[in-house]
Amino acid sequence: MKYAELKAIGLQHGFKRETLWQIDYLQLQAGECVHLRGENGSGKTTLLKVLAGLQRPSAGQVLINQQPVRLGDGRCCYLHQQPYMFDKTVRANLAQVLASRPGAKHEKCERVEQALHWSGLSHHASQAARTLSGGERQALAMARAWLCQPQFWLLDEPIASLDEKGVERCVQLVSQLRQSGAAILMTSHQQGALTALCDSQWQLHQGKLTTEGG
Ligand SMILES: Nc1ncnc2c1ncn2[C@@H]1O[C@H](COP(=O)(O)OP(=O)(O)OP(=O)(O)O)[C@@H](O)[C@H]1O
Repeated sequence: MKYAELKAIGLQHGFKRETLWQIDYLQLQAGECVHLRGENGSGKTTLLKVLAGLQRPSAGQVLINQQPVRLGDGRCCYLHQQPYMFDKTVRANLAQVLASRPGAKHEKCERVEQALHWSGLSHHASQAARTLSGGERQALAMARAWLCQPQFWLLDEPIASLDEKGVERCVQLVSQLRQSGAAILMTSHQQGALTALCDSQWQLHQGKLTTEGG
């Protein structure tokens, strides 16, 4: 993956005139894997959504490769803890991602099969997505994002409700992303195999972000 950089400058956000956090500067680069920590309500989810362009900050800006992040920005994906599934098969959930994109039908079908393989979901391809286990749903959400080839992956509590097998699957997928050179920023209240993949830690505390490692 080629060099990519996400930067936030003078970022501030809050609700009802109260400041949730104020971050003078942050930077996430291709190949980095960062664990964002902070107590409940410290503003981690809000920060990930702002970085992904899903929420506008009260002040400041987020830039990806020097260009402002936009709503629906394909360069950066935000993955929710409980991903939404379309009421279709796993394969159709993947195909939906590519439906409105340019490209020949056979190429799109091939990409979908690659995404099934990448995520380890090939043998669930014809299963209704809403019947998947929590870990399999998380894998499907990652496979859908993978089809868009984002450079930045913002994972919000990806293993919060997963059992051991689900955690293992998630660790494997995040390792694959790391190897591909993607940048990953994840929140997790659990320390373990997933957070061990991270090379630095950021902490949100009382409205300020501190960084260490890397
Ligand atoms: N749309 C909103 N309107 C008002 N307050 C909000 C809104 N979204 C979030 N908040 C508040 O902002 C604070 C930070 O929420 P956020 O979900 O970002 O925290 P978090 O660090 O991710 O928490 P957790 O670890 O519990 O998931 C919380 O007090 C929350 O109630």
